[in-house]
Amino acid sequence: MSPCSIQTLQPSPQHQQQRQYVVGYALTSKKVKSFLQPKLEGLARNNGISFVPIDHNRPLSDQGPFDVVLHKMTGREWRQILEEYRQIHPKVLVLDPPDAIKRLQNRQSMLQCVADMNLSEFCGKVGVPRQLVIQRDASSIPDFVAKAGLRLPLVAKPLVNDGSAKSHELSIAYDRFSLQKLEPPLVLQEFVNHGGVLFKVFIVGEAIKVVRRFSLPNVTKRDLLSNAGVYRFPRVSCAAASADDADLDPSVAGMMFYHVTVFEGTQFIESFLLGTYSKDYPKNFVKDWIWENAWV
Ligand SMILES: Nc1ncnc2c1ncn2[C@@H]1O[C@H](COP(=O)(O)OP(=O)(O)OP(=O)(O)O)[C@@H](O)[C@H]1O
Ligand SMILES: O=P(O)(O)O[C@H]1[C@H](O)[C@@H](O)[C@H](OP(=O)(O)O)[C@@H](OP(=O)(O)O)[C@H]1O
Repeated sequence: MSPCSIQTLQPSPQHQQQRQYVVGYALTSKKVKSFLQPKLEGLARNNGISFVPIDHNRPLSDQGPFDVVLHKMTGREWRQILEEYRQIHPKVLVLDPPDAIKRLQNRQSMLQCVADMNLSEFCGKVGVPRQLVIQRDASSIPDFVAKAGLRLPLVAKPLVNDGSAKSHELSIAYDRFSLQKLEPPLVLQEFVNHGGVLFKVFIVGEAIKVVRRFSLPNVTKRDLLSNAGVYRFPRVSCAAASADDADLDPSVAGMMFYHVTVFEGTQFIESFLLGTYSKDYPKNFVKDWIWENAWV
């Protein structure tokens, strides 16, 4: 070993004092691949945070000690293990405790809080698409849809949102007959034209990041006349569909400003101005646009 490398092994005084945190994680292999990337682990290590896999073959309380438990698992048995663990270890921060995220694992209940906010008066721009839950029996879907008066085309999403690849799949049914080809349990929503772009908002504590993604394009009257059947989309608006650098129609690029200001206030705007804003707009214009249009 060279003197140089010996030197680098000496922890700095600052390093010696750094509090160490252990994060026990229970993640699917899909999530480990996408989330626990070497860059994140390196960054965490430099900040005194280490990630340790939870062994499902051993009692959770025998493992650790953990400062944080990070999980993205579902199922009754796992829920029970976690709840018991929380009772015995109240000081351990369990991220996403099962009871708290229950409503997000069902696409019907997840939107209920938006509906409850009753924001339809905000120029009618904040709302939930008209939707219907189908629990079983695909052959009855056309009748249910007719009774509910839902307008085609319809977007079909799996009712359960458990983080599996399957739960992110989405279908569009253009005609009444093809509705029978869908697989319940699912949520059927009226298609809402939104300019083919989606804004994803990531919030961790004080940190906010907004990204733009290409989404499903608007459905025109012509599409309705010429399209039939069910179209399946495994992953709409995934990271590969980034529209951050795209020159978007200003009316679409500006849409976000209204929504974010209604919900999050100035902090959000600042983040938006610093981060993802339309290249077509000078910053001051964007700021003025927000002040003039958002709090009317
Ligand atoms: N009713 C709808 N009308 C038109 N487009 C829709 C509708 N619902 C969803 N989309 C589009 O489909 C995509 C995925 O919708 P989904 O409801 O699965 O979102 P999500 O669960 O928040 O996505 P993610 O799986 O990335 O977390 C988005 O791009 C969205 O714009
Ligand atoms: O690629 P972005 O835009 O970040 O979309 C994410 C979704 O918003 C998350 O819901 C996915 O996580 P889950 O599959 O655990 O729900 C997440 O799944 P992943 O962590 O397996 O990639 C992503 O698909």
